[in-house]
Formats: sequence, C-alpha cells, structure tokens
Amino acid sequence: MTKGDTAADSIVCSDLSIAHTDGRGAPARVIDGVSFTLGRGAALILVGSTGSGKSTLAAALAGRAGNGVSVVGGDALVEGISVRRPGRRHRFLTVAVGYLGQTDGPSLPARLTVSEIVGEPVTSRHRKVDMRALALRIATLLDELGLPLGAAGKYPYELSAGMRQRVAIARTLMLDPRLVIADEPLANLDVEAREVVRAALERRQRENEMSLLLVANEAESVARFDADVLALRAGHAVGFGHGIEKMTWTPSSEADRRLVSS
Ligand SMILES: Nc1ncnc2c1ncn2[C@@H]1O[C@H](COP(=O)(O)OP(=O)(O)OP(=O)(O)O)[C@@H](O)[C@H]1O
Repeated sequence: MTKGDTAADSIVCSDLSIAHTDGRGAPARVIDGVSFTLGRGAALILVGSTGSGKSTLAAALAGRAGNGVSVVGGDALVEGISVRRPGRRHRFLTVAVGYLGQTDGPSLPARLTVSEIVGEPVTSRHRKVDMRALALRIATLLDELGLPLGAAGKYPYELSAGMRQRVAIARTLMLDPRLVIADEPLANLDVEAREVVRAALERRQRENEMSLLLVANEAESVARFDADVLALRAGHAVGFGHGIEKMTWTPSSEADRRLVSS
C-alpha cells in the first residue's frame, strides 16, 4: 500500500497477544488473544480497570510500543500495515495514525514552545517547511481546541494542565491522521474543554471518515462517537458491543460491567 491508498478497515486485530519483558524473567503477557475490527470512520472505546492492558494495546496498535514490549501472538493490520512486522512501513504507520499517549499532555517537552511542539510532526519529517503555512495551521488547530491567541509562543510550564492536554491533542491532529488512537484524551479537562475536544474529534470522524480508538472509561464518549465498546480484564476481552446497552459479556464479569456503566 502506498500513502494514497486506503485500507478498507482501519484496524483488523486478530488474536493479538502482547508481552512486556523487563530483561530478566520470562515475558509477561499483558494482552492475550484480542480480536476486533474497526471500520473506516468508526469508533472503538477501550474500557477496563487499571492494569487491564488498555494503554499497552493502544500504544502497540499505534506503532508506538516502547522498549521491552513485543507482539508475541496474532497480528493487527492498522491502516493496512502489520504492527507485528511493519518493516519500512513503520514510518507510514506513524503518519497515518495520530497517537496520544497517556502522559503526553503532562510531559510535553519543557524546552519547546507550544508552536514547536504542535508543529513537530511536520518539522521532523520534512527538510523544507513553509513556516508561514505551518504557523497558520498551528494557529487554526489551537483556536479549534479553545486555546487562547498567544498560546503558540508559550512554554509548557506557563500553561494549565488542561491547556497542556489540548496542546498534546493538537499535535496528534497535526498531520490529519486517518486514525486517532488516544489514551484518556479527556484527562485533566473541565466540562467545557471536554466538549471542545469531543467536537474536534467528532467533526473529523464525520467529515473526513477519521477512525477513532480511545481509551476512555466514560459513557458520554461512547454515545457521542457512536462507538463500539471493548472491555478488557487482565489482558483478555471480557465484553464487546455497539454502545454500552448492547454489550455482550463473558460470565463472571459483574465487576467489569459496573465499571462501564458508572
Ligand atoms: N514497561 C512495562 N514493563 C513491564 N510491565 C508493564 C510495563 N508497562 C505496563 N506493564 C504491565 O502491563 C499491564 C498492563 O498495563 P497497562 O498500562 O497497559 O494497563 P491499563 O489498562 O492501561 O492501566 P491504566 O488504566 O492504569 O493505565 C500491567 O500489569 C502493568 O503492570
């Protein structure tokens, strides 16, 4: 597949297993045999208690699994690219998929301005950059996300936690990704800012058929993005359905059900 092609589905995850190794003992499986399909322009919300593997799965699907994390079974095609063996197409995967990690907002690079942070996906990939066009694009994104005029020149320490989170989201959207994978995108946001972020994502879903995979333990986003819900417990899929009401659960998943409906 070249950059212009579009895979029929955004994600086809087939019996995927992922392990963490700390360099000492045997690898520990943190995702075990997970399967699902995310269609073009559709949304999937990952739910589950802490440590259930949501962040590990999200990062691996985005091609951003860290050191010591590896696919040990099955595979996932993300925008047509195997996350198990992406090879030279890893670069394309990171362009096609806008990724927001759980700590991206709180840990923005301290020495860069907001403008440099949001523009980095462009400046790090292209030798020649039209700086005026880039500045305009950054300003438009910041404005869409409700950040004040003047934020572009500020450093992370000058911003509130909610502003930093929205800067990280602007960076995620910078390259107009086909798919956004975002780990707790609404963390640190007040009600108003949550709505601004949901609107920005939903508009791209509706107008550009951008697909969404979100880690989010909250019901409002499920309805807003008309999402499928996949519940994880200890790396296993224990519930799945379109919207919370229509989920099918494995037996003995009472606690997981309460987590989703709360
Ligand atoms: N770098 C790592 N090395 C070894 N084990 C890890 C590493 N990162 C996470 N784990 C383990 O993998 C499992 C899944 O963690 P993960 O962060 O993916 O879960 P989560 O559902 O996203 O949790 P949370 O909601 O707290 O973010 C946990 O048991 C965790 O301890």
